[in-house]
Amino acid sequence: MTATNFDPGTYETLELDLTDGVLTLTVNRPKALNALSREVVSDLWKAFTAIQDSCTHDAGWPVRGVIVTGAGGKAFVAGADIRQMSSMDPDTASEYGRSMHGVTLLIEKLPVPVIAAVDGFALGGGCELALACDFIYASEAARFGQPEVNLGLVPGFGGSVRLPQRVGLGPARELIYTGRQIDAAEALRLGLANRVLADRDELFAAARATIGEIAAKAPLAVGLAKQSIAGATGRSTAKGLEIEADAFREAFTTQDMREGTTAFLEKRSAVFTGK
Ligand SMILES: CCCCCCCCCCCCC/C=C/C(=O)SCCNC(=O)CCNC(=O)[C@H](O)C(C)(C)COP(=O)(O)OP(=O)(O)OC[C@H]1O[C@@H](n2cnc3c(N)ncnc32)[C@H](O)[C@@H]1OP(=O)(O)O
Repeated sequence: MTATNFDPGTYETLELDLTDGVLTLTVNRPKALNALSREVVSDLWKAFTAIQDSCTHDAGWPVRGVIVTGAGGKAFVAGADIRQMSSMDPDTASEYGRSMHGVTLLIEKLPVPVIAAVDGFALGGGCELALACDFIYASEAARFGQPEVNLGLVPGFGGSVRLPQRVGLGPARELIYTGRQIDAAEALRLGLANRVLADRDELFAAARATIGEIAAKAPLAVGLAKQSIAGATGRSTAKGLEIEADAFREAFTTQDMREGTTAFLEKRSAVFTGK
């Protein structure tokens, strides 16, 4: 794993900043309100693959959490790229949809927390990108929606699955059928947003603080817990318990589990190494 994977210049459409274990990934197309062009989707795949590859003991776990956000101060991401979609045939659109499905599944597989810091519009594919993240933190200026029906489209980056999981079938149906936008307060009420902060500075401070809090825990355990929840979501209780049992067993194979339990009994703080 080399640092060049996170060098800002590596990605045409993204800005990356790795500071104190927090990787801030900014979709950088402010003139198009950070719309998810095919180039952005390809860069997101490359960036999240690099993050995935860095999450090992040998690589030193340089990334302990990711903040996803948008540039320009007006939008998180205003959706898939309407200009590009307007000329797509169904097969190209399908490939576009599937490529973004891959990005969202990769985000859910990452063994570190990914926080969507939403300041401004998170619409359509932008809301779906946020839904693939572990937590959605919103500024008071945030607005969410799945307005695809206004374009003769449907959610295509995972919203049909993840929005009902996050807010429930009733509110998800209403948002998708009406295409309406909701503000940060409503998003919090529905459980779409985990937290609402006054402005962009407080939004990022809260996201960094949460990542810092989680970074003090055993990294493999956090990753196993994330994997367990993702695997069990939407499955039967029996299947979910099987997935949890496998993760629980795997935790017992880690040095961090020995360290964590021993440190408790010796009444000292644990020193986790991610092994
Ligand atoms: C097994 C899988 C198979 C899948 C098979 C299915 C195929 C699926 C493929 C596709 C899946 C896609 C899934 C997601 C779909 C979507 O996201 S659809 C788009 C949803 N988003 C929207 O509808 C929002 C569109 N934007 C707006 O409504 C407004 O821009 C705004 C956010 C309300 C802001 O308005 P305003 O302040 O007036 O600014 P504007 O002038 O409108 O915008 C400024 C410039 O930004 C450009 N822009 C905005 N949004 C987009 C966008 N989504 N795409 C491209 N460009 C966008 C806008 O055009 C302006 O540009 P200029 O005119 O050049 O200045």
